Amino acid sequence: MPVLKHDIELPASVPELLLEKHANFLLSYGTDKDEYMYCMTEHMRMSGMYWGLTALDLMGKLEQTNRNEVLEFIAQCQTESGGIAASLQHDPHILYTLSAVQILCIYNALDTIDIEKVVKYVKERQQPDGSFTGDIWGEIDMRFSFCAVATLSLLNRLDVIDVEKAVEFVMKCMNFDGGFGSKPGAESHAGMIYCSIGLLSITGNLHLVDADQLSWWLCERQLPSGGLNGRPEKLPDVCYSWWVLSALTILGRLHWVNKEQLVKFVLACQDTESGGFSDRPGDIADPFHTLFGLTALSLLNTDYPLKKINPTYCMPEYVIQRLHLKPARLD
Ligand SMILES: CN(C(=O)[C@H](Cc1cnc[nH]1)NC(=O)OCc1ccccc1)[C@@H](Cc1ccccc1)C(=O)N[C@@H](Cc1c[nH]c2ccccc12)C(=O)NO
Ligand SMILES: [Zn+2]
Repeated sequence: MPVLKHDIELPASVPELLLEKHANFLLSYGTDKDEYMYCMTEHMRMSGMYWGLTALDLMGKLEQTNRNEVLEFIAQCQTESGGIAASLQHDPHILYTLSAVQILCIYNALDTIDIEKVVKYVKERQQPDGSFTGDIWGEIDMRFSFCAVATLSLLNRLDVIDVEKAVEFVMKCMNFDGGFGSKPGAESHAGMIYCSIGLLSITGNLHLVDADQLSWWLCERQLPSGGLNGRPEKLPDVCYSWWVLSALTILGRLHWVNKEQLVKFVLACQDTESGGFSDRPGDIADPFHTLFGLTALSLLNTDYPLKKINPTYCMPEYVIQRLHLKPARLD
């Protein structure tokens, strides 16, 4: 693929959505325990399972998964502290605690773990300035604020943290371009904008952002190839379709992107051999990019047979409704 300055050329024709191939790609991923990728991704196994299961549910294939095996694994990953680890014998972290709670909500099986101890673990992560650490080692990142608020709201326990201070910290991460970084002063990044807008959506504080300025910055991510990047001067990548489109949907300005061109880019990222989506046409497919390729098509209201995705939680809409959650969005 000829790489133009910061963009790529799309092939003349792109395949339709190869739904069955993507389902088989995900269902067989990680079945071969010795397989290289299975071993190399052990440190984020819980997130990998969340990506695969959410994608399979969007395609209506959740009943083909091994529910009991997954629930047993999650129960074994909860540690003494209440926090949940990415895999057996690993340390707990707020990233994987969120992924585990997301999976349990999809399977409607929250009683698999000790909820009170999860709530205690998340509460302990909050700092006096409102920010959150990812685990006991103390790294602060606004991603962890989103994970904490998303986890507690899924458990209907937002009452245990200082939400006002949490929002205060997020707003300190807002930059002059209207975007958000991982800490005060860090440069704007589409992934961090997703986390900040998601937290403001859950806590009902969307009025604090300049929706037009921020949506303009988000639409600037679209390149001639139709694909979206995460920061200026970066190459397009299908996962940024999710970080950008989910934020634009919450801000009520999804119609500002060129939908046809973006759908073409996303479909071009399918691996017609193995199934699955890669970050760009021609690269290796993985569960992470497969989920975010499918969520983009779901948000863009294509005619493909995919369930609706909730833009705030990155979970199927029917699951958020079953939990009686109503994350805010601007109309
Ligand atoms: C650790 N990760 C990343 O850094 C990816 C790497 C990447 C993929 N394509 C381009 N780069 N980047 C990434 O997720 O950036 C988006 C982002 C960054 C910060 C906060 C939120 C989102 C990926 C895994 C990965 C690594 C390498 C290749 C493919 C996937 C990853 O785990 N991302 C996290 C992003 C994330 C962090 N906190 C979150 C809270 C809610 C939802 C997502 C996240 C995730 O999706 N968790 O469910
Ligand atoms: Zn990516």
